[in-house]
Amino acid sequence: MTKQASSRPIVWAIAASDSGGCAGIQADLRTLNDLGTHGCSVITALTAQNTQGIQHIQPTSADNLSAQLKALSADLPPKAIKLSVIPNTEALSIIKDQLAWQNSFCVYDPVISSTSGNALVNAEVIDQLPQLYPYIDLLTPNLDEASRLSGVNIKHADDVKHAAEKLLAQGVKAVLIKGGHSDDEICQDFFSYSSSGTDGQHSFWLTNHKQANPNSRATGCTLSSAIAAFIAQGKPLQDALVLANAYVQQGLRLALSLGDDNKVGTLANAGTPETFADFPQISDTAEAVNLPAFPRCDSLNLGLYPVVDSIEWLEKLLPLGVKTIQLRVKNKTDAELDELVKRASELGHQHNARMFINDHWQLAIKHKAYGVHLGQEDLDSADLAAIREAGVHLGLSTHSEYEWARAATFKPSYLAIGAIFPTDTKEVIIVGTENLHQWVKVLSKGFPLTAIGGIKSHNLDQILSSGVGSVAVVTAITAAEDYVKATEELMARIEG
Ligand SMILES: Cc1ncc(COP(=O)(O)OP(=O)(O)O)c(N)n1
Ligand SMILES: Cc1ncsc1CCOP(=O)(O)O
Ligand SMILES: [Mg+2]
Repeated sequence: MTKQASSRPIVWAIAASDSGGCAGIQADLRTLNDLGTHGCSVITALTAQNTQGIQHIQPTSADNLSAQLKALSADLPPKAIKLSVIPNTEALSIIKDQLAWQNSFCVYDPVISSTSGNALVNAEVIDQLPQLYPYIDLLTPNLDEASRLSGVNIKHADDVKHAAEKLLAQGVKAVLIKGGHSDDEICQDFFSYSSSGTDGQHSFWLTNHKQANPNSRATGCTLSSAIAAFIAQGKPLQDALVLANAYVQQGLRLALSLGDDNKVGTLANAGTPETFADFPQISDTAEAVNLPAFPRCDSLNLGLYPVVDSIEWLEKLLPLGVKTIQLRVKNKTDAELDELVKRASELGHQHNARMFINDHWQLAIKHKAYGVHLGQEDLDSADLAAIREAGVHLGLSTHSEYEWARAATFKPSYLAIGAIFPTDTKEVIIVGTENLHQWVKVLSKGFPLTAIGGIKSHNLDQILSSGVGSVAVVTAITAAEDYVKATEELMARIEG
């Protein structure tokens, strides 16, 4: 193994060769390499094809298929597997045995026929596919495949959900139905997973603006390979789905035709996505997209952002010139909270500061606070439309690609990213500086961003070098020996 290969997580693509170099194993290996993994290939069939269609298919012999899998098992074990064309029942049986033994994450793109309409899999295989499902972590059918495999005639969003339920009931752990519900403007994928019967199923829609680019060969291969690559890099499934979706959108946006005579081309492989417009909207229902925006903050750079738990702290910090601040109080009675939020809102207006209230959005509306700050779990319970209609600004906490894509769908006034570092202030998920730097690249043109969690004077430069326009702190100020000095120093460095 080369030095370069050993530093990259290994992903196997078990798929058919496309001699035209557009889709199949060729697209898989391009994607896996582009996303920093080492792609191994297990070729299930050789196709002779070009941009017009498939002229010949030769399934790999059972001996050779087994030998490829054996060779890789011996010294190139995978972190994840991408599976697609299974040409016959012999191949199905060999692959099933391998997956049962392998126990690596497996995404299966159940390709039945090529984009040009040629059958790649025989009918017997399709009937026997459910045998494979217990070993499949994610199934990624398009609409036709989902209909065929679930038996549901898909016409509406509800049919898509029904088809997903049927496929989950057959044993796959999760399903992503592509193009699940679409009109002229948008296209939507539907994701659903079964969490072993403990808390039922969880699902969401991923929505993108429809792109007219005809050079769209290999979208399915690229998506499933990209999901496998992000999983192999250690991303949780929901984040891998969001990143892979954006990777495909980016590839489609940048896709060129093949040569001068405008033959239909294949997606571009353009690296980890960094353009916000390529990312999907994430919503619980197919309809909850393209929402109106929350009020915009007057600047993309919200500066030093102290998060404090008393009126006394607000009164100490606002006169120092702090322009963004949060009242975060827990465990108070309703009467106490009402009084605290009222006073905080007044202080915010007096000092012309952006005064955010944590959690208590009803009181923030009642007392006309500048804004509210909510966590991810609040997105399920708070009346966001009421907050927006009251003209109250909204900040949302995020810890992952899935969370910020979901939060961004509500078009909030700012996004908070954290915890960047470990902190004693609360139990947190650690995001780290690498993610912060990457996410700021994607999000900073569209939203004011603030970084939070364990940020102190000594590690501030690691935060500021990301380009984030605001830093939120608790103990860097409240536990400082001299809070005035600490606040002034932080303000100067963040806003200077
Ligand atoms: C600026 C900022 N970012 C994140 C948080 C955390 O908010 P939340 O997720 O609602 O958790 P609690 O603060 O309620 O524990 C925040 N408060 N401020
Ligand atoms: C409220 C909150 N949310 C994420 S981290 C955090 C606490 C930040 O406190 P500190 O600045 O003391 O680490
Ligand atoms: Mg909260």
